[in-house]
Amino acid sequence: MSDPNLGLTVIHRRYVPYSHAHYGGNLVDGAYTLGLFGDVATEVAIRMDGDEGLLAGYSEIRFLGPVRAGDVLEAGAEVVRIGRRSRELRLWAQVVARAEPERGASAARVVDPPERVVEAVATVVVPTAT
Ligand SMILES: C[C@H](N)CC(=O)SCCNC(=O)CCNC(=O)[C@H](O)C(C)(C)COP(=O)(O)OP(=O)(O)OC[C@H]1O[C@@H](n2cnc3c(N)ncnc32)[C@H](O)[C@@H]1OP(=O)(O)O
Repeated sequence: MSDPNLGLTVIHRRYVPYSHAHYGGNLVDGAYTLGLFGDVATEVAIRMDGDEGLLAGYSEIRFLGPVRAGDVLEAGAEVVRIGRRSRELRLWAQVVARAEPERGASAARVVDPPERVVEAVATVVVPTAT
C-alpha cells in the first residue's frame, strides 16, 4: 500500500518587499526563492515527521521567469518520493500578483493565471524515528 503522505502538498504565499530588490528592474536574486522553498519544505517535514528536517540537496533548479520586488509569490511543495529518512519534493514558485509602477507607486494587479517562475526538485532528510 502506498504511503498516505505521498502527494502531501504545502503552499506558502509571501509579499516580496522592496528591501529585497537586488538587481536592475527591482529583480530579486534567485536565492530569495530558494529561501521560500526551505520554509515550505520545513512545513512538509513538520507535517510528515514532527520535525523541521534538513535540506540535503537540490537535484534540479530551473529559473523560468523574473521575481521582482512588489510581487506576491506563492511557493508550493509536493511529496513525490518517500525513503527511509529522505523525502523527495517537487517545488514550484509562481507570481500571483505584481506591481505596476507605470500606473502609480502603489498600483498592482492580480496575475491570473499565475506566472510560474521557478521549479525545483529537492530532498529533505529527517532524523530516525526514536
Ligand atoms: C528544510 C530545513 N528545515 C531547512 C533547511 O534548509 S536546512 C539548511 C540547509 N541544510 C543543511 O544545513 C543540512 C546539512 N546537511 C546535513 O546535516 C546532512 O548532510 C544530512 C542530515 C542532510 C544528511 O546526513 P546523514 O544523516 O549523515 O545522511 P545519510 O545517513 O547518508 O542519508 C540519510 C538519507 O538521506 C539521503 N541523502 C543524504 N544526502 C543526500 C543528498 N545530498 N541528496 C539526496 N539524498 C540524500 C540518503 O540517501 C538517505 O536516504 P534514505 O534514508 O535511505 O531514504
